[in-house]
Amino acid sequence: MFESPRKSTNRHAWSESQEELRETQPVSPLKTGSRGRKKKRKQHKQHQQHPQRQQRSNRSVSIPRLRTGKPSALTLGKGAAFNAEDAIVKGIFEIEKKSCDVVLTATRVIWTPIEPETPTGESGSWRREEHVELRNVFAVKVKRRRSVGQQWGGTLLGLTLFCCVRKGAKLKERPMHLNNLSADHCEVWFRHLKDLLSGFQDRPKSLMVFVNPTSHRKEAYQTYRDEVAPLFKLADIKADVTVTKRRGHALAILREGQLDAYDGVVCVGGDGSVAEVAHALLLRAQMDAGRDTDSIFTPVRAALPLGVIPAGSTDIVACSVHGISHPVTAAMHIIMGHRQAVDVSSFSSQGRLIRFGFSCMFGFGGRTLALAEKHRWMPPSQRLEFAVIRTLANLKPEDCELSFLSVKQDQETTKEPKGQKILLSRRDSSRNIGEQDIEDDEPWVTIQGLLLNISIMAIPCLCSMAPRGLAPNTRLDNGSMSVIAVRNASRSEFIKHLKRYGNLNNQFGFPFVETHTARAVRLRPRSRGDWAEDVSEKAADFDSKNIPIISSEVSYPWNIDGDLLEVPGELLIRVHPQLILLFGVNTEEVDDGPAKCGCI
Ligand SMILES: Nc1ncnc2c1ncn2[C@@H]1O[C@H](COP(=O)(O)OP(=O)(O)OP(=O)(O)O)[C@@H](O)[C@H]1O
Repeated sequence: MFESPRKSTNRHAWSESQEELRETQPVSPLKTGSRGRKKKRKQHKQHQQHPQRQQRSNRSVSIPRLRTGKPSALTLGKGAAFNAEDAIVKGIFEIEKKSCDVVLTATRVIWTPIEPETPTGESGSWRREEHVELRNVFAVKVKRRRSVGQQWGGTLLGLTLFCCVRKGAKLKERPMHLNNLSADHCEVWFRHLKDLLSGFQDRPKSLMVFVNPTSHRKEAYQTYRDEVAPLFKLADIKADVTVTKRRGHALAILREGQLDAYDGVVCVGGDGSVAEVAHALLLRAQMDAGRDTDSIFTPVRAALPLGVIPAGSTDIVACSVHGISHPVTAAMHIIMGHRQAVDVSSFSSQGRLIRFGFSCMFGFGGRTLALAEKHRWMPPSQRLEFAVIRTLANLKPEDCELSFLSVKQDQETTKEPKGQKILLSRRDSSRNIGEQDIEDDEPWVTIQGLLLNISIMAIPCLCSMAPRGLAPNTRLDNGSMSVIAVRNASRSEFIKHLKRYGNLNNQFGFPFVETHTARAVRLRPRSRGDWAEDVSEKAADFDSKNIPIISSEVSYPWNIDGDLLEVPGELLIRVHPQLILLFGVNTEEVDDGPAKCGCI
């Protein structure tokens, strides 16, 4: 474990941060033309010596008229009329090589370039006002010029604000320099800015970070160190980092550890790591709330929000809450404190909770993962491809019974395809589905027969292979799961269906594919469970990942959030609306059109 520097008080922050941001290239402060230089220098000096006088006189200055024009590179907003009474502090800074009148209000930094007087004496009547919203600013630092190798001191150049800007689906950090050579002036501004920024209560100050060094290309630690840690440090976020040593390491820490000191947990890795951390957070919440997980219980929400820094191969959860697999975007969502409530499923077998998660697959999806896991020695991209091809070559339907509680029963249409029985059945009271919100007399829809694949997903599951999502019919927080059942079909028809995930055609537009919206699902395999013979040349080759979670003579491979779990008999899957908060947004509400995954 290592720690980033502790968050300092504003007084300390002033002196400490002077050391943090430095510029080794000489920058000429407050450049002026030869004529106006003396006058401006005098004004500047007066301002440094009598800031109050300057403020008083500024109070009577009328708000400059707005002028439209091309915004400068730094402009995050323009035309921000403000009430002079709102000004917390006023001053002069050089911004983008122009001397500007700058005003700080409770919500904005507003600046107006100081224009030279015209021969007719009209000055500034058309000056363009620009602003940055403080809700888009995540850090303020003191800027100094230091020579190469100089560790301390240096010439004060001014302040730098770090803004979060959006470019398409990506969030990025952009610095905005406010140059002024006066230490007193900068300190006053620095303190006010710090105070205002510390008022954003949703922004985390302290995070517990788990990095899975084995994820995908084994680049998770490097991604965290190079792309994320510098941003957390800039935002004064204290990060306790654990590089996981084995599967279940994060779970053990989250189950036992002290969480009170943290504002969130961050996972750097692929979907398997995210699922482990999400499960651990939820399990911990149930333990703290005294829930009996060996029963069908109503779960409580996770105490801490979860941030996901994508470093896996598919990054379904990251893509679903950020619209893109991009570590810096993920870090910016965490820093800015964007939170999105997300539905979670619980997976129970024989009345006991196996785990919490976001999605699962049975049949083709489970068998493919089992085969891929067996060939972990292969490079990740080849491994998945190999497993898909081999499983397709050996395509087998599962004989099973799928039952679900529909969300909108009156609107649900159930087709009765050839060779399959679709029943509307009353709940069997012998089954232990005892959560309060599953009413006794609700009809479960039951599908019996041969199914090639069943996907049950609580979130849309965006990824590079399915830019619209593996389950585009569900939402992050709508309290339902998408059930996609693919009945027995020829290999070529099934391949056509799979290919459509990657293009704009409707992947569900086949007579052998049906989709439902459910809040509880039961799946009971009825075949012999001979999958292990299919995927292994030698059963002894299986690594520890394939040790059954619940030992049983006949168990079946489930792909739960990209993790292979072997489950004996029936699995009960229930959705729990908005059970966890993830750092991110509802990508459907982001106005740049449908979310796209950057890894495509
Ligand atoms: N040090 C470690 N050694 C081995 N396994 C680990 C370690 N740390 C975590 N794990 C486990 O590795 C599993 C896979 O992790 P993860 O999903 O991040 O990688 P991945 O499978 O390569 O990515 P993706 O799922 O996107 O393909 C997780 O279930 C996690 O519990």
